[in-house]
Amino acid sequence: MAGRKTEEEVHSVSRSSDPPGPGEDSSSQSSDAPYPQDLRSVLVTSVLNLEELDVDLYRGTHHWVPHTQRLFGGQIMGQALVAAAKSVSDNLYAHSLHCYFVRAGDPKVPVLYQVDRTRDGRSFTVRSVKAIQHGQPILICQASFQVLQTSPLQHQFTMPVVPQPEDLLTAEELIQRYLRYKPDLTENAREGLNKLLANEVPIEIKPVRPAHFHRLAPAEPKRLFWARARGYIGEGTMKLHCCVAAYVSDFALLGTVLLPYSEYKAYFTASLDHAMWFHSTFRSDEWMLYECESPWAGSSRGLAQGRLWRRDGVLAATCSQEGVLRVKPVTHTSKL
Ligand SMILES: CCCCCC/C=C\CCCCCCCC(=O)SCCNC(=O)CCNC(=O)[C@H](O)C(C)(C)COP(=O)(O)OP(=O)(O)OC[C@H]1O[C@@H](n2cnc3c(N)ncnc32)[C@H](O)[C@@H]1OP(=O)(O)O
Repeated sequence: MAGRKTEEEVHSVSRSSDPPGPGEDSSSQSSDAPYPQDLRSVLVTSVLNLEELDVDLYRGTHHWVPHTQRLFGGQIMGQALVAAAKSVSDNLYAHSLHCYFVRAGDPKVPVLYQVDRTRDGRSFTVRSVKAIQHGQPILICQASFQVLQTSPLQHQFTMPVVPQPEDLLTAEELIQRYLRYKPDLTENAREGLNKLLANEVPIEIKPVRPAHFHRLAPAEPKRLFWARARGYIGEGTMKLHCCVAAYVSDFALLGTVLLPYSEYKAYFTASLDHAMWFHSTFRSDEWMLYECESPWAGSSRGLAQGRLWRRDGVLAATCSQEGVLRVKPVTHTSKL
């Protein structure tokens, strides 16, 4: 444990690209943002832009759906946090959420989000959100918000030293290379990878160690990615960046469990629950290092934990997720 930070460093870093605080004007803070403002992320224009149907009742639609044809857990969590955040005042910051994915989400219909105002306190405010499809919950989520408070108790781990994102290839580039240099891939595998490339995943990923990305050999269940939203998020408050981070955090976490088992392939994986704690301000459209590790697997389940680091070494968020993973041995089919 190391890296003592001042309260000021952890909560309000004075870079011009920082998201504005609640109620602040955001129009002047994007001069050195990585994306021009007119390239707004689909996460802001569509996915996290919920339609208000009634008091504390919202409707969310889908953008990217994984090959499993069940709704992406990160999307449901991000939308649930948007719904919760709409019912709390501007001076409150999201500090944690706890979710259970109780049913598979159906990509053919929208999702309704029903917010229960569980408690409003002096420091902390709690909301419960139910995501509903076909009259039944698919996700139950508790989100907690806090007013900004200072404390002499402050510490964080130290961010791992890794190559910078500018020196690494994107997941798409790695997949393209893999397709080029692996002519013996089965048609099925080739088709699956091409589908992944064709889908417009609204986040960008740069694996720090590409060998881990491809799972070619057994490895320790630890991996690192640079990740950010694709497109400009800048406008809006810190709450919006937390919703985007919730979306991003579900993308690559559970796969970490599979790293020691390259001789098995998963035929069913799904996140069962996901918890997240937000520690400091950050911009979800700037590169953040996602440090993922899995301390345990057993009983067809695996536990994965993640830390999202701001590029300047500030710990932005911590996640924990358990998922169900059903696997079968990889069969090497000869093309002869
Ligand atoms: C270009 C960039 C590329 C980058 C590279 C990355 C690549 C891809 C990234 C994709 C990442 C996306 C994935 C991220 C994770 C997710 O989003 S997962 C989605 C969110 N989570 C969920 O949807 C889970 C929702 N919850 C559930 O579905 C249920 O709670 C549950 C299925 C987990 C509960 O299971 P259970 O109680 O067993 O329910 P049942 O309805 O009874 O059974 C469901 C099916 O499982 C089969 N089954 C049950 N038990 C067993 C068993 N012991 N063995 C084998 N099979 C079992 C059961 O038969 C059902 O099967 P069918 O549906 O009938 O086929």
